Amino acid sequence: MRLLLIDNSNTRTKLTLSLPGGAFQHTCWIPTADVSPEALETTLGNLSFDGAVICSVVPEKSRILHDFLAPRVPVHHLTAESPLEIGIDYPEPDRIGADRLANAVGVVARHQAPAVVIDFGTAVTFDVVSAAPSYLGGVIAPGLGAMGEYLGRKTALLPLIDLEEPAHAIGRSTVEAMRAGAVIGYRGLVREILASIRRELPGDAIAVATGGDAALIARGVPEIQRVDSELTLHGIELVGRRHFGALP
Ligand SMILES: Nc1ncnc2c1ncn2[C@@H]1O[C@H](COP(=O)(O)OP(=O)(O)O)[C@@H](O)[C@H]1O
Ligand SMILES: CC(C)(COP(=O)(O)O)[C@@H](O)C(=O)NCCC(=O)O
Ligand SMILES: [K+]
Repeated sequence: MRLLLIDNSNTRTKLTLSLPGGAFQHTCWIPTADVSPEALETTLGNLSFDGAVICSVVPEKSRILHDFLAPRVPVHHLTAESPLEIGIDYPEPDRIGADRLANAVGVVARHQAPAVVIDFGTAVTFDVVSAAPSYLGGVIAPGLGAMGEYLGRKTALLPLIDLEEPAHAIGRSTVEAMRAGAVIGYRGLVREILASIRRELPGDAIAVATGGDAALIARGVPEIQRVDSELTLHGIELVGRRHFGALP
């Protein structure tokens, strides 16, 4: 079965075609703000697939995706009721972002439990999976993009900058000082949150990073063991294959 997998998150909507053996083909993304029937026709018009899995944290765009796909193929929406095959030890499972559930499923299958997934997207989310394995909860903080954008928007003299590795901690220009604040500061945020989670979580949790800013931040944080850029899509794939009874 050829499955279309969609990670509809707040900045970028990632799409890929999962082939019967599990390989990904035509992996691409469109800005979430641009998701429309026309954009989907352009992106998906020439692809053939037998089913689709939508993992969305943007309800308005989820409806557009559903209305485009449902007349064509069976569609599964990833929710807490999906065949996650991990427990959910959390007061209101329906409130957990679908992308966070996908990350939890992905980390158990591709890495190990207990685990902490750190997803560096629009928000940075920490998702904690116990040894059981069960989804326990986590942390939500502003993403790195917000750190960069905020000062550019709220001050008269600071520019909007591209976030890159700062050459020095002691910035010798406005841009370098802002990069040091964002990138070095962000690594500090991640370390402190991770250490606090590890103190509360029994066992030796692996930390796996994913999301748009994962590589930039994780390379300065030795407490993160792995970067797995396509972790969310792999979690979506597993849930979709179980739902459609089409495990490779
Ligand atoms: N080509 C790109 N376009 C947009 N954001 C990018 C790109 N490359 C890296 N990024 C970074 O990735 C972040 C978005 O990550 P992503 O995981 O796509 O977010 P989300 O899952 O919330 O949509 C942005 O804040 C930005 O800093
Ligand atoms: C926390 C999020 C905004 C992260 O979204 P992202 O940065 O991946 O676009 C999203 O998972 C969400 O809207 N969650 C619902 C609330 C929750 O998970 O508790
Ligand atoms: K995401």
